[in-house]
Amino acid sequence: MSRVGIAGAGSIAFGSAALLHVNGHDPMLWSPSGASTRALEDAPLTATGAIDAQFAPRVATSAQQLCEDNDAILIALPGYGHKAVFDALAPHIRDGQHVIVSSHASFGAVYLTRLLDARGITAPITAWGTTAVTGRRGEGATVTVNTVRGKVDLCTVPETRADCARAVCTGLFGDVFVPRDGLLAIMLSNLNPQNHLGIALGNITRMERGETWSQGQNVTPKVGALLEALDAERLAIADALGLQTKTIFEHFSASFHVPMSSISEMNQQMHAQGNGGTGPATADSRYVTEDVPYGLVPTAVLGRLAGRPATLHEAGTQIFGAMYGRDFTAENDILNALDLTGHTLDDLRGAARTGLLRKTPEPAN
Ligand SMILES: NC(=O)C1=CN([C@@H]2O[C@H](COP(=O)(O)OP(=O)(O)OC[C@H]3O[C@@H](n4cnc5c(N)ncnc54)[C@H](OP(=O)(O)O)[C@@H]3O)[C@@H](O)[C@H]2O)C=CC1
Ligand SMILES: CC(C)(CO)C(=O)C(=O)O
Repeated sequence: MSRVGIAGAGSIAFGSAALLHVNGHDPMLWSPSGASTRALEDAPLTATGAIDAQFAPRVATSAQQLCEDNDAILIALPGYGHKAVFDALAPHIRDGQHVIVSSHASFGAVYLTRLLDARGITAPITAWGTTAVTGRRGEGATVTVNTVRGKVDLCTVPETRADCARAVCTGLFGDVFVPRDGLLAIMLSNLNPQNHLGIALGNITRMERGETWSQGQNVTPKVGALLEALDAERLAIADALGLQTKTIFEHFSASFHVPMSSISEMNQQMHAQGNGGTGPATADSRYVTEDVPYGLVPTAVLGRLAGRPATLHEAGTQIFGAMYGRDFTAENDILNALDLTGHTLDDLRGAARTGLLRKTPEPAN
């Protein structure tokens, strides 16, 4: 049995805690504000859906306790909270302690490596392209788990620790992990930003009016066609960088257990079998506030560096910027802290393997 400290106490944190529990491990949850674990004072965590479980997870009152009382740490909260949580955890992470980011956003693992390096320690940081489960927290201490994914892409920095980190992830979460070639491949294997761009754009009035709506059913043929076109941009960038990643068809098939077809048809099938999920009931949704700055913007950065500008991704960023009256290109606090100005694609390729962002020496003449 391993002790796993989970940073976050929302849908994925609760769902991941349930998966760890049924796999025989001992999760501990940490809510950065304390608000999201309050319900656990009165009731056990109850998971229903793809996982049925009721148990009382341990609860941490600080980042320090989360690191000290656990063997491994899982980061399970939206990308806009990653920097603050890395800042809080970094002083307490032990040399060699495994940190898993579910799901990895932007250049988060590079930022955390920098913090640990400044302390003179190395900890394997494993970035997942997505989450092990999907779901939604409900009333009180409940969570509905919509699916336990059949495949999750991962990589580890430094890459010398990749085999060991994959064994740790498999022991905790199951034999679902597909190793990918460094952090750039993982960034390009998170399909939420492109998918949520199409889904949110096609359903923004439903979100704004606070409606309850089926996400799968509303991936209509035209929304599905947009998702497929966005996917083609992402794959073109991966191809130009010489990286392997899954297609959107493989993603929906492995995550939601539906046969491959058009993206609209696959989503209709998910809706019919009950795991198509519900779309956001507010415009203030991470589908936009996380996925645009922490997903579309870094993909656009990679697209430009790779000579394959992601024009639909960039258009989506601008359209949402106009709708929300925000400059989403300026909101990514990880990109802002790392400051990629003056860095080359080779610098990023190096960071994608070591975690350390350094200037690549010019070749001698
Ligand atoms: N839910 C799903 O099915 C899926 C989710 N994902 C991804 O998984 C990640 C987690 O998603 P999910 O669990 O649904 O999200 P939630 O919104 O449910 O996460 C809530 C948690 O995030 C914490 N949090 C929010 N903002 C901040 C912040 N600024 N600083 C620190 N902590 C913060 C909250 O803190 P507090 O406890 O203090 O309130 C809370 O613990 C996201 O990146 C999401 O895109 C990916 C695929 C599917
Ligand atoms: C609903 C789902 C699984 C697909 O869009 C998702 O990715 C999310 O909630 O972030």
